[in-house]
This record gives sequence, C-alpha cells and structure tokens, in this order.
Amino acid sequence: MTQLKPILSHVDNIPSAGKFKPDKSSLYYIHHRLRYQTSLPKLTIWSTIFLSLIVFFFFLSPPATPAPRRGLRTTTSYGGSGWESRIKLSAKPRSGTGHTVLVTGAAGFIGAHASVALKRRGDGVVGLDNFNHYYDITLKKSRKSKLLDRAGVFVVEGDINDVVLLRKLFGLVHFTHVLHLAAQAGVRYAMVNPNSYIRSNIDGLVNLLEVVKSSIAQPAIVWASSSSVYGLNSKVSFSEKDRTDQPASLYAATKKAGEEIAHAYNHIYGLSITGLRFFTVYGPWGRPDMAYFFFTKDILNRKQISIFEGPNHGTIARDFTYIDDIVKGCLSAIDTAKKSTGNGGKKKGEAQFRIINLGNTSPVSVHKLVSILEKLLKVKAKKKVVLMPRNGDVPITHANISLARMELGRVLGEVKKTSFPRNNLAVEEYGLMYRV
Ligand SMILES: O=C(O)[C@H]1O[C@H](OP(=O)(O)OP(=O)(O)OC[C@H]2O[C@@H](n3ccc(=O)[nH]c3=O)[C@H](O)[C@@H]2O)[C@H](O)[C@@H](O)[C@H]1O
Repeated sequence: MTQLKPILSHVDNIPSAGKFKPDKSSLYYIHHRLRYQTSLPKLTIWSTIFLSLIVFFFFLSPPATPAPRRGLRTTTSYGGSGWESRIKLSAKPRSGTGHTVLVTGAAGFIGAHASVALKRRGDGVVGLDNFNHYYDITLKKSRKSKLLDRAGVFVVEGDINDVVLLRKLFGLVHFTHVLHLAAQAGVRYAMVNPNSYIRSNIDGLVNLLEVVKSSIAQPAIVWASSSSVYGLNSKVSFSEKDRTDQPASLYAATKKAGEEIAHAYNHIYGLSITGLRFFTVYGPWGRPDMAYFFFTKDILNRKQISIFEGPNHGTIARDFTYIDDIVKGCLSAIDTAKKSTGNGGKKKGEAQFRIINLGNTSPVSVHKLVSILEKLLKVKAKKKVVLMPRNGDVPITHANISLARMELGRVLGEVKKTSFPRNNLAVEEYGLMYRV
C-alpha cells in the first residue's frame, strides 16, 4: 500500500454545473479552489474542512431508516391527464442548442444534483425514479420536492424494468442523451438482498439499452459505473487500463458486467456510451447507508461504531469525492459525448465508447474520517476497531483521473454558469457549509 495523501482536492478542469457564487474568503471557496495539492502540512486543514462539510450534511439531511431486509418496494404511478404535457414541458430545453436528457435515478443522491444542474443551465430534463425503499423514502421525496420540483424537473415515478413505460417516454420525447444513474447501490447490502442488484444493475440496464437502441434517433448514454470494479487490485492509483476482473462484492460484479454489456450494445447497435467510475461520493442530500452519514449519527447517539482495518492493522482508505465534482463530470461527459450512429436497432457505423474514472485523487483513511468527526462534533466516538469483513469492502480506492482531464476537461468554460434561486434549500445548505 502506498503512502496516503489525505488532502482533499477536486477534479480539475471540469466545468461547473453552476450554482451560487461563493464568497472568496469562505472556506467553501477555498475548498473548491484546491487542486491536486499533496503537501503534508496542509493535511489537518483540508481534512477538517472535509469533515466539517460532512457534519453539516448530516445535520441537514432528513432522518434515515435502515435498509429493508428483503425485496424493495417501489412506487409506480404514471399516465393520466396532464402527465404527457408535463413531461414534454420538462423535456424542453431553454434554447435550440440545449440537450434533452432523460435522467434515471433522478430522486437519488447524484441523480437529483445532476438533474438540477442540467436544468439550471438550460437543458431539458425528464427524471425517472422508482422511489424504492432501500433507504428512507422521505429523503427521496424531499429531494424531489425541495430540489427537483423547484428547479422545474418533472420526475416520472416508474421503474427502468418497465419497458412499456420506457417506450412511452421515448415515444413522447426525442431524448438527445440518457444519464443513467438508477442502480442498486451499496457494497455490503448485496449480502442481504443479492437479487436487487441483478434486477436493477443488470436487468434494468439491459431493458434501458434495448429501448434506447430501438429508438429512431438513438440518444448518447452516460451512465454510472463504480470504483468498486477495481476490486482487489493492490496497485494504486487506479487507472482505467488496470485489470477489473477481481470484484470483491456482487455490487462490483454487476457494475463490471454493466460495462461489458454496454460494450456489446455499442458494438452491435452503434450506441454512444460513456461509463463513469464514481469514487465514494459525498455531499449534501447524501445516502444514509454511507459511512460518513451513519458514523455521525451513531457518534451523536453515543452508539459504538466499527472502524474497519486491514490485516496487520493495515489502513483502510477511500478516495472520497465531492458531489459537485461528480456533477461536473457527468455534465462534461454529456457535452463531450458523440452521437450514436445507429437508427431503429440498426448500426450505421462505429460509435464512441468510453470508461472514465471520476475521483478526488486523495484517499483519506477511515481513522482520519472518524477523528475529525469527533473533533467537529465535540463527542468522543465509541470506537471498535475490527478486521474488515469479507462482505464487499476493499482496502483502498484511489483514482487516476488523467483520462477525465483529457476527455472532459476541454469543455471548461463552455458550460453556462447559473445560480440557484435565493430561496432554494440548496443555497441555505451551502450557506451553512461555507460558514463552517
Ligand atoms: O466508490 C464506490 O464505488 C462505492 O462507494 C461507496 O462505497 P464505500 O466506499 O464502501 O463507502 P462507505 O460505505 O461510505 O464506506 C466508507 C469507508 O468506511 C469503511 N467502513 C464502513 C462501514 C463501517 O461500519 N466501518 C467502516 O470502517 C469502509 O470500509 C470504507 O472504507 C458507495 O456506498 C457504493 O455504493 C459505491 O458507489
């Protein structure tokens, strides 16, 4: 394992999706200005900033309930008067040059942020989400009402496995792009409910690709893969050229399978497909099943937390990546995606196929995460250090983002900057964040 560089920096040269303009003296601004710095004296400052943000995300997110043990209930309701016209309105870009994007998983953590960013800069956006009960549905409903509705993004309640619904949507709207973020997430939950991973990450992906490839003017696809595909690799940092045939979880295996399935559809049907490998994404409106979220909750409730450790007290670390950088990466991937070449299921020529890492490039150890949380919460955690269970976790993730810089960085400055309205909840959150 290499020496860790626990300094937070963010994906460089990727255009901002646009939001409020922070005060230049604020920590939030500084946080975003930091780029690829590796000097150790800055360790404490940046780690503190990172954890400060996390603490505020926790306080500002609705309460969570644990994931259910068995099949995931979903909500599906669509059709009826006005439904089609609301979809068409939401799909309409502000100008003739804007994209028309279907965002699957729009009520999810990344989906909500990406949908709002696309809409704010003038693209037409239709969201699709099944509002399943993997974690507290209140959080998903809140993202819808407080982020998506306010931004003017209409969210269709439905499942990517509902082919009739997908065909109906593609019949109503000519989508130029699909941002496919709907998935069963979480590496450890795969031991509890393995079939939910197959249903969402394999069946759902294939259903979507089947409908997309059959459409008359095929949209380009940008979709969420995962850093977990690097599995048990010990060489860091992770490059897209590295092997990805040793998954440590069923989640990782389904994401890797997704990459191969995507390749087959690209090859056979001429679909333009970009897979983005996200590295442990954190931020406001985040997922309650992620460690930064439930550690904070448990520390405050004086409950014991388990800190994973490798054999011989080996460090466990993650390349925690801030949501804004991921959103910028998604938007840049959409902007740089070439058109699909196929038409109505027939390939007309070679199409673009990309797989790109989107990570922070600076792993932070779980011990560090917890120690800074303790400091900010002013509560000593009841820690139990345990050997990392063999249920999906890997010792370290660390992104090499040379390809992202090359492929996505060149659109810098071309994306229009917009602001959230003053009364948007996101502004209040960011306001709090940058006063930390
Ligand atoms: O990049 C990804 O592809 C994945 O990122 C995220 O997975 P992870 O990186 O595992 O994040 P997360 O659970 O927050 O654990 C963080 C750290 O805490 C450690 N950890 C965790 C639990 C615990 O009880 N103790 C502990 O030490 C744990 O060992 C780890 O080192 C997404 O959830 C996943 O959906 C996928 O997108």
